[in-house]
Amino acid sequence: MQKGPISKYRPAPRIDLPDRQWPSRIIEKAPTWCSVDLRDGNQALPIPMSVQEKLELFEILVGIGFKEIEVGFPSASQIEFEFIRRLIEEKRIPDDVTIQVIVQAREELIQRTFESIRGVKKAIIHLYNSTSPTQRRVVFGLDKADIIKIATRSTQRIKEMLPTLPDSQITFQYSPESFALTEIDFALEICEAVVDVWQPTPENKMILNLPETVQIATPNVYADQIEWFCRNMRDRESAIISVHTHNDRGTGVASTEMSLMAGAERVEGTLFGNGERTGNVDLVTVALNMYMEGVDPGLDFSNLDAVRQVYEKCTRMQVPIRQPYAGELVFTAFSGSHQDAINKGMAAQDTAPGALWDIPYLPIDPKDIGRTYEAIIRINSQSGKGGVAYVLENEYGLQVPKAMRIEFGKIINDLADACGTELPAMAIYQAFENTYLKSTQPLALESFHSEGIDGQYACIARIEQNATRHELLAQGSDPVEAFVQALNERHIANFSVVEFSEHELSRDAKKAIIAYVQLKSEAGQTSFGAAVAQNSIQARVQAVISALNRLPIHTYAAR
Ligand SMILES: CC(=O)SCCNC(=O)CCNC(=O)[C@H](O)C(C)(C)COP(=O)(O)OP(=O)(O)OC[C@H]1O[C@@H](n2cnc3c(N)ncnc32)[C@H](O)[C@@H]1OP(=O)(O)O
Ligand SMILES: CC(C)C(=O)C(=O)O
Repeated sequence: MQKGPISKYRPAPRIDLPDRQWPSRIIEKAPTWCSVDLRDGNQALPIPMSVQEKLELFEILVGIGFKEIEVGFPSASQIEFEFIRRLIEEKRIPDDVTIQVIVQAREELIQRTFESIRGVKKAIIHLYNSTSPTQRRVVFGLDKADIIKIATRSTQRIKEMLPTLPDSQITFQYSPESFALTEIDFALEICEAVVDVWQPTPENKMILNLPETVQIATPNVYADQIEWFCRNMRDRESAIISVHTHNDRGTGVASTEMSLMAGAERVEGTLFGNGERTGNVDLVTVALNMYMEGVDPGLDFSNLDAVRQVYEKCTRMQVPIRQPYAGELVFTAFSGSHQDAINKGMAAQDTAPGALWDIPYLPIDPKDIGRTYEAIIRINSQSGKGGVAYVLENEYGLQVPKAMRIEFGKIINDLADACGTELPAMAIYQAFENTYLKSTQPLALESFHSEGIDGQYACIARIEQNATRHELLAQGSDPVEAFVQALNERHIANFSVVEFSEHELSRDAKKAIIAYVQLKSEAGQTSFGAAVAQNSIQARVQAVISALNRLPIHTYAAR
């Protein structure tokens, strides 16, 4: 790279628009969407799609709700041509969907394009030629007037050929390719020249598609270009202003959104941003960004994973794991403070119909796009107690008490550090089981019985301590209290109960109780235990044993 001063590059020219309006506008309604997956997306693939793959992706696009779909470049290859013929001949195009076909401003290609759409009900014929100074000089070697002639001559030719499609409703679209790199007054001049030939009306509009073919400036510059164009164009009411952005600077979505604020009415792009180089604009992101702000995008992504699967299969591309909305990790938190906030947010979320979604770190409800909650919180060494508690509750139904989460969170943190990897939910549950539920050393409960008369309970318990058996008898105002009393009276352990809690667990259609206990030893140490049993008394008694086993051995001594 050059070191400053940089002489190899320069800033893109700005538009003189001091009274620009777009920065204070908001997007209040969805544009007309046009998917160019089957054309711009396809032309950028190392292995372009087969007819079968294009058919499959077309079905998905229709299912999402696209009403305009650019289906290909029919004069480019036999596959493209055949695919379009199959769509038409096999009547696969729903009545409310218009297909679009693209063509260069060349006579023989226009002929072939017309052949490809014979018999179609509705189609958009999309003519383009490049207009930027560099392309005029390098590719065409022509001056402005001749570049205008390329566009107007082909527009005229298409107009003349319309009667060869008597039963088809044809809309005409013109793109000054590389619009964003073209002098704005020349872009307007060429578009108006095309409009003059086509002669659209407010009732029978044509589409002017103003592409950001390659990004060379911040997205506000493109928005200025679109606003300037809309404000200065003759017969504005006779044209639909369409945008088509790429992503060279990573701002395809921003360019599209700002251009909508600047007056664009139609958006071309692809699913997940497939397309030339860094891709076209990702329509999933633009649409769901609108949804997040309360605007119905008119596209249905309620099963985004299914869309992604078909897309990946047909294009052989992969959706990156951080891709907005669709990426595997975009609704996942590993870090402790995020997990804690999500966990609390979930608990506080108002679930009444129509309630506003308001959860930290989750800008939309993953369920709206078919994502499940299970994967939201995943555990590694960056995670905290809140996340561990969330996994135990969501995956295994355990409502670990707040005080106990600190201890168990630390156990999991040490385990994750030692493993150096992510811990699956199963590993977290196993650690919980081994730490609390399966604890039988040094104390193990062999049996426990209790009987009550007039609010007083007597209990008989048999416990084993380091191969020595004890039979304990005691009384109390409830069976568990009697058991605690017995352990203290025999000095098997000297402790008091700080807190019990319990809840039901349903596993394999069987009901059980899990009890959690916090104890305090005579020496002042705190310990937690948990146990699962058929009833509350058994679960609590067993939980006491589990907690005692977590106290260092010297804090109690049997007599
Ligand atoms: C920004 C975009 O995405 S635009 C869409 C681009 N998509 C594609 O190119 C995919 C499909 N393309 C193809 O299959 C082929 O390029 C075809 C069939 C269109 C044309 O094939 P060929 O004529 O064999 O080759 P090629 O594309 O190299 O032709 C370049 C010629 O077309 C001219 N040309 C390029 N674009 C246009 C245009 N929009 N209008 C008129 N002429 C054009 C060039 O000036 C060049 O002319 P020259 O031969 O006099 O130098
Ligand atoms: C033909 C045009 C619309 C295009 O694909 C582009 O500019 O990227």
